[in-house]
Amino acid sequence: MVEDVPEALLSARDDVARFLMSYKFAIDTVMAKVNILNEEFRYTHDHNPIEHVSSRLKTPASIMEKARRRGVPYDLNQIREAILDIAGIRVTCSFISDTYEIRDMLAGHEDITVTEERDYVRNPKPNGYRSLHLLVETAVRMSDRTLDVPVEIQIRTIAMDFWASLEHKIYYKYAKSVPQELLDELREAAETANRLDVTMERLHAEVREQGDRAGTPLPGPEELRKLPLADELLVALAERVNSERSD
Ligand SMILES: Nc1nc2c(ncn2[C@@H]2O[C@H](COP(=O)(O)OP(=O)(O)OP(=O)(O)O)[C@@H](O)[C@H]2O)c(=O)[nH]1
Ligand SMILES: Nc1ncnc2c1ncn2[C@@H]1O[C@H](COP(=O)(O)OP(=O)(O)OP(=O)(O)O)[C@@H](O)[C@H]1O
Repeated sequence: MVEDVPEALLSARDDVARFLMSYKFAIDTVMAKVNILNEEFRYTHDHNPIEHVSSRLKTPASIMEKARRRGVPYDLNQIREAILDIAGIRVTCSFISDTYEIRDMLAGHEDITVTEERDYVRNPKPNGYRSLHLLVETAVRMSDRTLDVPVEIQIRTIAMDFWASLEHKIYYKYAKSVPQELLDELREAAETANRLDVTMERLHAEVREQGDRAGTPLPGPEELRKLPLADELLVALAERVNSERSD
C-alpha cells in the first residue's frame, strides 16, 4: 500500500523516475534528428549513409554496476556527472566515410553540442574495436527546468557492428576472461572486417564515379508516379522540369 511507504522513499522513487526520464527524453530528441536525416536521405538522395539506428537507456542495474566499478557514490547528481552513456544511440552506416558524414551532420546541429569525440575508427582499441563515439549534450525542457543531458552516440559500419556484437557476446560468455587464443582471433577478425570496409568503400567510390560520368537520367513520368513521396505537387513539379529540359 502506498500509504505505508515512508515519504522519503516515495520522494526518492520520484527523483529516480525524473532522472531516468530526462535521459529518455534526450534519446527521443536526438533520435528525432537522426530519423529526419534517415528519411530525408532515403527519399531524396541516391545514397543513404544510414543503414540502421538503435537506442538504449541504460538500466538502473547497469548504472549501479558501472557506478560501483568506477567508485562513484550512489548519488543521482554524482552519477549524472560521472556516467555519460546512460542515454545511448547507435547509428550503423554502410561505409567508413558515411560515419564521418553522419558525425558532421549531427555535430553541426544547433540543438546538439559535442563535448567529446573518440575516434576508434582511425585509432582502434588494442582488441580491434572500431567505432566513432560522440559524447553530446542536448537540452531537455521539463515542466520546471531545462537540463543539458548527455547522450553517447556510437557511429559505425555494418562490419564494425558485426564484430562488436560478437565480441560483446564472447566477452560475457567467458565472464570477461576470454582465452588468449580467442582474443588473438578476434583481433585478426577485426582486421578482416576493416579490410572489407576499405574494399567496399573503394568499390562504392568507383561505382559513384562511373555513375557521375554517365550522368544520372531524370526519371520519366511512369517512374515518378511510383515514387514513395509522389504526391500531385511533386509529380507536377518534376514533369515541368522534364518538359523544360526537353524544350
Ligand atoms: N563490443 C565492444 N564494445 C565496446 C568496446 N569498447 C567500447 N565499447 C562500447 O563503447 C562504449 C563506450 O566505450 P569507451 O569509449 O571506451 O568509453 P569508456 O567510458 O572508456 O568505457 P566504458 O566504461 O565501457 O563506458 C562501451 O560502453 C561499449 O558499448 C569493445 O572493446 N568492444
Ligand atoms: N550508445 C549505444 N547505443 C545503442 N546501444 C548501446 C549503446 N551502448 C551500448 N549499447 C548496447 O546496450 C546493451 C547493454 O548495455 P549496457 O548499458 O548494459 O552496457 P555497456 O554500455 O555496453 O557497457 P558499460 O556498462 O561498461 O558502459 C548492449 O547490447 C550494448 O551493445
